[in-house]
Amino acid sequence: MSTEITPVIGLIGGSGLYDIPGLEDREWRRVHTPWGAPSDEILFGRLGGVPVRFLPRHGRGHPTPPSELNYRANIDAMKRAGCTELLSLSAVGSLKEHLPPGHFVIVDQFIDRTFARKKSFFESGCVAHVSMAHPVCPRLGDALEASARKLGLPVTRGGTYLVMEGPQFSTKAESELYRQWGCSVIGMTNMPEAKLAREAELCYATVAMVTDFDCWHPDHDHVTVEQVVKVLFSNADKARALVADVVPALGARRGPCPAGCDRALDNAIITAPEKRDPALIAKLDAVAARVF
Ligand SMILES: CSC[C@H]1O[C@H](OP(=O)(O)O)[C@H](O)[C@@H]1O
Ligand SMILES: Nc1ncnc2[nH]cnc12
Repeated sequence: MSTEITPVIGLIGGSGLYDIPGLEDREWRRVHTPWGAPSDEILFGRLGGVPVRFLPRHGRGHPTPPSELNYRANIDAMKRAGCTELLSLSAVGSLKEHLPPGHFVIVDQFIDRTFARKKSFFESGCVAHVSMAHPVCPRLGDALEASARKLGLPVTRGGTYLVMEGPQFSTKAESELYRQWGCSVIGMTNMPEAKLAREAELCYATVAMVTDFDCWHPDHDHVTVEQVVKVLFSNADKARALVADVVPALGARRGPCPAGCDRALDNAIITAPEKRDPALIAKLDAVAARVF
């Protein structure tokens, strides 16, 4: 029996990225989940023949702030829509001088400082502990890096994305603390998204697109939405070019993920079968059907 799959590439578009105009056979479709409503309909289509699903993280027109996003519904809906991999395209502030606005960082680590979000699909009635040691799929990172370099985009491979609760930008003391921690960029959305993608056994990677220097920078003083938006739209054009190149590169039939993202739940569930809540198991039909 072949274990090969045909990849379906999920794109989660952040601030400034609310559509992918070049998609072939495009259709916005509502996807229902047991966790509530995702941020918006999902745009189904193809790029270079490869199936793509696009979700604007904050909804079209950006009505929903980071703390009120239904991250569980978003990830469940993308899995239900057939995604096998997720590329997050996110606006971030820079915490390092050599990562100026306009620069792209293919991050490989996160520090999660969020505190007001549902962070797991697994609750009372079915407890699971997945590994988050390596939250980003290196195969996706390799493909993103190769495409970015081919297109001549200013890119850095590797870096830590500090996820803050928001919606306010950070204080100067916080910004300096995160710099001392060695973080590269700061944003408000990629956690719990990356945790939930791991629980849903989806390969996940982030292109963190720098819009500003956060408030630590001597020339910057404070971040404003006006500054961010100025850079956001040119970043979004570059992100669409990156997507147009990377999706065909990721579209070939493939075997299991070498990093094991698609088997993250093997040995993660600790609740004894007789103690599992059938109602919760039913809700996990998309996310975790493989292991039940
Ligand atoms: C508009 S700046 C702040 C906003 O942008 C980032 O969102 P996303 O990751 O969806 O691009 C950041 O995390 C904040 O939510
Ligand atoms: N400086 C910043 N802090 C948090 N999120 C951001 N998104 C874009 N710039 C940001």
